[in-house]
Amino acid sequence: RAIPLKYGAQYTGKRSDEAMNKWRSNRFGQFIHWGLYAIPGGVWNGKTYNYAAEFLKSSAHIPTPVWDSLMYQFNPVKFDAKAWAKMAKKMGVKYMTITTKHHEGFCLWPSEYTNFTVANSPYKKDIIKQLVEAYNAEGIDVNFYYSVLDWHHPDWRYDIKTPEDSVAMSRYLTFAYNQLKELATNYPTVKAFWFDGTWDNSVKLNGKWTYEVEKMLKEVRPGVIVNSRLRADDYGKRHKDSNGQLMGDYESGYERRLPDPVTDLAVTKWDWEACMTIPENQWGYHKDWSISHVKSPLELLEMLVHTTSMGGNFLLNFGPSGEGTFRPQELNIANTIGAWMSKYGNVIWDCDYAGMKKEDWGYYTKKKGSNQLNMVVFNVPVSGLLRVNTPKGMILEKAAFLDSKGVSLKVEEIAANQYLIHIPVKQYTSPQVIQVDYREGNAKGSYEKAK
Ligand SMILES: C[C@@H]1N[C@@H](c2cn(-c3ccccc3)nn2)[C@H](O)[C@@H]1O
Repeated sequence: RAIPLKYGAQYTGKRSDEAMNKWRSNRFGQFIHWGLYAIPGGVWNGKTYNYAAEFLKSSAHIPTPVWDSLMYQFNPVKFDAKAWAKMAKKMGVKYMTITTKHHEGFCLWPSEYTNFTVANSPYKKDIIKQLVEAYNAEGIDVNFYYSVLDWHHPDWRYDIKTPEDSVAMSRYLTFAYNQLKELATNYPTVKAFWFDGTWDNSVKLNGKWTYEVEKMLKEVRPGVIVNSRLRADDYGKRHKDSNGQLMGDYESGYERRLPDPVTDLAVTKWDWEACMTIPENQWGYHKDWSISHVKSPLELLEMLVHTTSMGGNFLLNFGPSGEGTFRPQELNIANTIGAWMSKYGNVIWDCDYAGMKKEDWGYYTKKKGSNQLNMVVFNVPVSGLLRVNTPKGMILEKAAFLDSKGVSLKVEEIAANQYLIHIPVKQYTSPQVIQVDYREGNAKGSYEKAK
């Protein structure tokens, strides 16, 4: 029996309206974390702090007034929104999510509700406006990240322990509501809101406010998409309500990790997105990337394919410096993934979970509404034989490398719904894409007849 809820999930199942279909078909996005934290870049008073650079204020125990004075140093003289958008276009992303305000509370747009914004920095100009225009001009959708947690605002509370806490926090939530309405109103092409910083008790106790924010955003900007991180229900349950129903329009719990392709197949039933850092754990710019593993282009490309194969979106993070530049590793990743996407992007964009059993050689993706099955091969077996187990009634007809001018590969049916695809055993330096044509139907495969 369902628990009656006022602030639980507002609908069940995947949205199928045009805005959500576009969000889903985008598949690959660029996350950008930019703020005052990019200026110190994880280093304070000559000491390097290894934790996430956007957390330096807490890692180095910096008093709020000291941190906030970084605003007077914010002047990214090398910032070029058009250049960023061109790099993103070449990388093959179809959307970009920008931190309008991270936990530090500094706003990249000239909000009328606070002075802690770019307008009062030496840079002065509206960064959000420039990014929205430049990325939209490249045909890339723009989404807004917004942190409810706010280290700057005097009324923010982590918990509600006294009546004073309650009064202050409701003042803060009114401020945040107004900022969100301002963003949704003043940047009309925004497609989605990415909420973060909503895990504290002070927010969990305000499920009604989270419901009202979602409602307001969808009234101001019909079709806009809201992630599951915003919502808390009547009992403070987050992401999924007290009846286990997903709140918001897609699940956004995968941060620096991906669902397992065998044990976490449930995610294929709803929309979801994973966000990923290039270093182990740096969202904002850190001066020293030698302190952790830095993921290679091919590592990240595999994560993109893995995500698409399970019906999710992959949001890859970039952390520009205080001057507004990306580092060589970030540029290399954009170019390398972009080169692959220019040849094979059609096995990512507008593709989804194929409903096939995960195999060792790599991942399947399937173009929405087609009989075209894509195999993206990362692990070539020494046998050169790629095992394919098909659902009942799916009969493979043809297989060919996508870039080989249609040279067919041998498809061997070895048992009912079991095939081997033969590929040359040689050194491959990037994932190989095989396109498989199949037919549905009750027609028995040749093996079945022989029995
Ligand atoms: C999307 C990412 N979410 C922010 C974050 C992560 N965390 C966090 C804090 C403690 C444990 C695990 C995660 N707190 N804030 C990161 O700063 C980045 O914005």
